[in-house]
Amino acid sequence: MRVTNQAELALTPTAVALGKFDGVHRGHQQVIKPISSSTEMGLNLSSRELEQGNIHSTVVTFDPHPQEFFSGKPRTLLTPLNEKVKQLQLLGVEQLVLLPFDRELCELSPVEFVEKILVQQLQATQISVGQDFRFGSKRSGTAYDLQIIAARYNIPVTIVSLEIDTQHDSTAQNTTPEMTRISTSLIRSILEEGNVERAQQLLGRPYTLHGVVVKGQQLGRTIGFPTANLELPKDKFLPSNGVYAVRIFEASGASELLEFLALGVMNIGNRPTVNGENVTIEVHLFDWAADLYGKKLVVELEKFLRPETKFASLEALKNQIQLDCSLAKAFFS
Ligand SMILES: Cc1cc2nc3c(=O)[nH]c(=O)nc-3n(C[C@H](O)[C@H](O)[C@H](O)COP(=O)(O)O)c2cc1C
Ligand SMILES: Nc1ncnc2c1ncn2[C@@H]1O[C@H](COP(=O)(O)OP(=O)(O)O)[C@@H](O)[C@H]1O
Repeated sequence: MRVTNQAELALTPTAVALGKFDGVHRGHQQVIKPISSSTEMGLNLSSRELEQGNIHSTVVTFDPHPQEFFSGKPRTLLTPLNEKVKQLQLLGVEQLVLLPFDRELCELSPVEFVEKILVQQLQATQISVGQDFRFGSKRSGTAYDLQIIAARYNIPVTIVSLEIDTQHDSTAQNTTPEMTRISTSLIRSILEEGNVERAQQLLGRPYTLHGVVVKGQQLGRTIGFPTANLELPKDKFLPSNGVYAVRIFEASGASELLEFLALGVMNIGNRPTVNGENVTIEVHLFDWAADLYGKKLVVELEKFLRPETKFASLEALKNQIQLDCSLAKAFFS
């Protein structure tokens, strides 16, 4: 997939899905469908041209995340750039345009944004946004404003209604639309509780960690549980500390095709038992003995097993890890 942070260098004309799309969750997927060349729902007005490759299906997003720009503080993401690119590719998106979110961009009025970015630079022929999309200075433009402004250029705008979390008990007390609407912040708060199963329902796929195996303290092997220590992108959002049942894949070759390696268990945390000082992410693979250093692994989080604990001895930790492995195996079977 083509990725550029210069809208003027994008392949044109384009069919555009606009938004932040952190997580590429089920709601985002609905917004992307109308402009995608590879989905049933993409077969709309411009389907023939999309299929012939005349119009380039393009996701347009902002970098850095607008919240990071305004707060001045680094923000973690459900899908850092490498993961976002992979997910968009799977949805049949041809190019990703990262609009540098700076003073100049955030001061454009809604009309200027449409004229400069969407019409002049991207030559949009079709646009798709979620119902709650806001744009232009001070977020003053709504999805409906976009529809009206774009109509002056004969560009149709699809406004996709918000995807609801049907698993959520909407009859429960204190339920607000914010709690039932699938959103990045809802998924973040669910992952903070370790509820990876519910996060999976909202994402439409398991929550994953993509990292490279680096050296640890080489203690794992001495207790019979070698663990591959993962180095993740600095801006990756981590779920609750604790132990998870996981599926491990290797991303290999230039195309980073995923090859299943093993089931296993993962710990995220400070390792209080060995007085660890920083958070590490460690995976123990079942029925695996080969070296993994330097490999790119993709870990799918399937079930939260327990919080991380400080044990009185390495022996006690070892017994608990044995139990974790049995629980994970029972879960997978
Ligand atoms: C399934 C699993 C569960 C773990 N649970 C804990 C825990 O509850 N408390 C803790 O201090 N460390 C826990 N650890 C981390 C171990 O302390 C760590 O794997 C060990 O110190 C080896 O580290 P090394 O790979 O850097 O050599 C766990 C590791 C695994 C694989
Ligand atoms: N079943 C396994 N699960 C995880 N890593 C394994 C396994 N078998 C062998 N290894 C290798 O052993 C290394 C982990 O051993 P460990 O003693 O925990 O060292 P480190 O502290 O460097 O992670 C992994 O990075 C990997 O190369």
